[in-house]
Amino acid sequence: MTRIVIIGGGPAGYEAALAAAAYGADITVIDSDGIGGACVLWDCVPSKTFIASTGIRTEVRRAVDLGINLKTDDTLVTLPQIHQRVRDLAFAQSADIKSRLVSEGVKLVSGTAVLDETQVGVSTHSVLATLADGSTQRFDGDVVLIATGASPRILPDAQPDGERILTWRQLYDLEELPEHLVVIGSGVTGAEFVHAYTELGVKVTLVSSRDRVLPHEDEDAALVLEDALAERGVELVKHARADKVVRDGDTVTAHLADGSAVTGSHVLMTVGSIPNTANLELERAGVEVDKGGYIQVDRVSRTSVPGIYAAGDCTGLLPLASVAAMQGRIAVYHALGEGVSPIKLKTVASAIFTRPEIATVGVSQKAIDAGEYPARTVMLPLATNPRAKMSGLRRGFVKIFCRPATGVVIGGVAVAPNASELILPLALAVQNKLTVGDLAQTFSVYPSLSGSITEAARQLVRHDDLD
Ligand SMILES: Cc1cc2nc3c(=O)[nH]c(=O)nc-3n(C[C@H](O)[C@H](O)[C@H](O)COP(=O)(O)OP(=O)(O)OC[C@H]3O[C@@H](n4cnc5c(N)ncnc54)[C@H](O)[C@@H]3O)c2cc1C
Ligand SMILES: NC(=O)c1ccc[n+]([C@@H]2O[C@H](COP(=O)([O-])OP(=O)(O)OC[C@H]3O[C@@H](n4cnc5c(N)ncnc54)[C@H](O)[C@@H]3O)[C@@H](O)[C@H]2O)c1
Repeated sequence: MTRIVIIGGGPAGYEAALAAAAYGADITVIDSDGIGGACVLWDCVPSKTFIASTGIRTEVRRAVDLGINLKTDDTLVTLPQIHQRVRDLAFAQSADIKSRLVSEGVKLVSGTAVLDETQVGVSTHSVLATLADGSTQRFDGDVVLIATGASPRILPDAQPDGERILTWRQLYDLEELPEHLVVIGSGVTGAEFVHAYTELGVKVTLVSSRDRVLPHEDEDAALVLEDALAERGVELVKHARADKVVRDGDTVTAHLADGSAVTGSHVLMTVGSIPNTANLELERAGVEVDKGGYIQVDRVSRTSVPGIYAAGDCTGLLPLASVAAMQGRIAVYHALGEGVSPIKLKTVASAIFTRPEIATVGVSQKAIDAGEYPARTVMLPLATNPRAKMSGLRRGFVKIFCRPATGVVIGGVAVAPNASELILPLALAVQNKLTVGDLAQTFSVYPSLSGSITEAARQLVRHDDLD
């Protein structure tokens, strides 16, 4: 029976364990903070739960346009209740995963693990775990999977104090809403929290090191969000890098590289993450990392050491829960000698949970514009969609990208309140190499936002016929 030791119980680790359990492997998962990992306990699940509460206020704010007069100012935000719900849901999700693992026969160990390769080059690998009571326990495995995730990046001169200078993991301890929240970093994490706090009525200033919010995302989509945030009073400070963040009593000031400063009641640092790889004794075991500390893996999750695999955020491939889980499954299938397809990032769908949501799949507009992929493209604003009109939606669009000759769909973007759901038909098309003709001939419900996907596809088909 193959012995698999997994370090880290996030999506990469627990999905790998579940996949391996189906093959009857002997599996041990060692985790320091709780099954479900940072994904379930601190990052993805809590932030999306928090955003679900703020979304209620969004609906209240919009209700007046549809003839229902609810005053946003009258809505009482009970922050402790929202935070308790976030915590309860995260722990419940963690408990669900834990009981599923146990029922599948996976052994769970609560502790902090390091590689403990006593003899480099042999086929058995060793992992040493320090348990909560300080004792240590060694685990030998034919296969080791490192799935230790990542942690918020801390700037040396912006040390979080958990009260006024915060990482996103500390937000749920606040007892009152910030009066004026300054968010440093305009990536996905920053954008989602800027959205959430403005929806709760908080004044927000966003400090972006680039010329816009979401510098790595589809530009048209980012501009729609920027416009929506500006309408809600968000101040965007562009081309600004925070060098230092200083607290003075009840105020906090972010000092920017150009000498200017932004002061608020709280500062939220969303300046990226660093991989949890520094203390794993990787070098001693011969596992290669890049200069950012990310473990180097190939497309089937192998590291530089035979028998040692890595998956998820600690590899820096694409920091998404879905990708982490896929990398983890691929690692164990490969290790167990099963047929496995190498991971393909061109088919990954992801979403940004702002209002409107932004969802993407496949090849990006940027790559097409740069000439990396020949493609025909269409962008269809939702303004003409009947369902959008009925719901009072003013913003949003659907984009489809397809191969010029064959019409095979290679990517797409959806910007809509529920874009995270709307993207699935495009993800299905990209994954299964469907054509715009296939999409165009599919019945969509009338009236529906997904009708814009079939309509956009029809526009590309028409174009196809003219070629
Ligand atoms: C604010 C935020 C929101 C996000 N929202 C989304 C989203 O909506 N959708 C999405 O797809 N992705 C989202 N992500 C990304 C997603 O959370 C990560 O991609 C995912 O957590 C990666 O999973 P993982 O298994 O690699 O690591 P993690 O979830 O970080 O789990 C790793 C686990 O390993 C443990 N560990 C670390 N070192 C050791 C050690 N030495 N010994 C034992 N255990 C150890 C950690 O404590 C942790 O429990 C979000 C990220 C952030 C920051
Ligand atoms: N909904 C989701 O799926 C979701 C949500 C959050 C995060 N994530 C994942 O996590 C990844 C990381 O996202 P992120 O936003 O946490 O990190 P990021 O690294 O993508 O963005 C951080 C931003 O902060 C900026 N920055 C860095 N130092 C700065 C400084 N001193 N002053 C001002 N700005 C500074 C960077 O230029 C960058 O734009 C995403 O790419 C995504 O894969 C996913």
